[in-house]
Amino acid sequence: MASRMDSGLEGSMQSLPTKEETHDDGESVRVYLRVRPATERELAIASPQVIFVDGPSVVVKSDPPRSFTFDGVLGETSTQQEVFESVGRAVGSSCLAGYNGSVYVYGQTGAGKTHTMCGPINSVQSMQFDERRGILCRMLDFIFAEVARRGADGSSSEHRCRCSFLEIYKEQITDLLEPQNANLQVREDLTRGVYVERLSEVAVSSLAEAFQVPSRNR
Ligand SMILES: Nc1ncnc2c1ncn2[C@@H]1O[C@H](COP(=O)(O)OP(=O)(O)OP(=O)(O)O)[C@@H](O)[C@H]1O
Repeated sequence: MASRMDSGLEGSMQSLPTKEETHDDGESVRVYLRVRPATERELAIASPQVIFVDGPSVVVKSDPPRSFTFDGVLGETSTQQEVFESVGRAVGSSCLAGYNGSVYVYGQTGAGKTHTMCGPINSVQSMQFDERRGILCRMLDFIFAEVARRGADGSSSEHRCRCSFLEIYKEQITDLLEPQNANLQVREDLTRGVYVERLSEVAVSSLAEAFQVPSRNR
C-alpha cells in the first residue's frame, strides 16, 4: 500500500442520504483495477500485459490468456474524473453519511499509484482546478462542496474534518505530516476502532485549508 484517503470526517446529519446516494450495494470492500498506458520504453521491450478489457474483467497475456474480474476496470484511456466517479464519489458520500471510508492504492513501483491518488505535483500547487488532479483532491473538493451545499439548504448541522497523511513502507508506518514521527503502531480501541497511535491529525474546514496542510507542517 502506498497512499490512502481516509474519511477523518464526523458529521451529524438531519437526514441521511439514500442507499442510491451512497452507492450502497451492501459490499464493504470494492476492488478496481486501473490500467496504466504502457510507456514507449515498455513497448520497446514487450507488448502490453493487458490484452483487452471487457466490462469489469481484463484478459492478460499468459499461455493460455487469463481473465481476472474486479468490481470495475478503468482502462488505459480512463480520466482522473472517471476514476473519481467510479471510486471516490461513493466513498465520499458514505463518509458524509457518517461511515468510515478509505481508498487505498496498491501496485508495484511505477504502476500509477501516485498518479491516481494525487496527480502530478504541479496540479495541486494552486487552488485553480486542474484536470490532472487525482482522487485525493477530488474527494476533498466533493466533500467540502457537499458540506457547503447541505449547510446552505439546512440539511446538515455540524461537521468536523481532519487530515492525516501516512505511509506504510516495508511494514513501517511514518507520519508524512511529521516525518520524524516514524515507526508508528496500529492500535485497536472499543470506541475509536482501528487507529494509528501518535498520527497527527490537522483540523481543516475548507479545500484551501486542506491544501495548506502538508506545507504548514513542513
Ligand atoms: N493512468 C495514467 N495515465 C498516464 N500516465 C500515467 C498513468 N498512471 C501513471 N502514469 C505515469 O506513469 C509514471 C509512474 O506513475 P506513478 O509515479 O504514479 O507510479 P507509482 O505507482 O506511484 O510508483 P512508485 O511506487 O515507484 O512511487 C508517472 O510518470 C505517471 O505520470
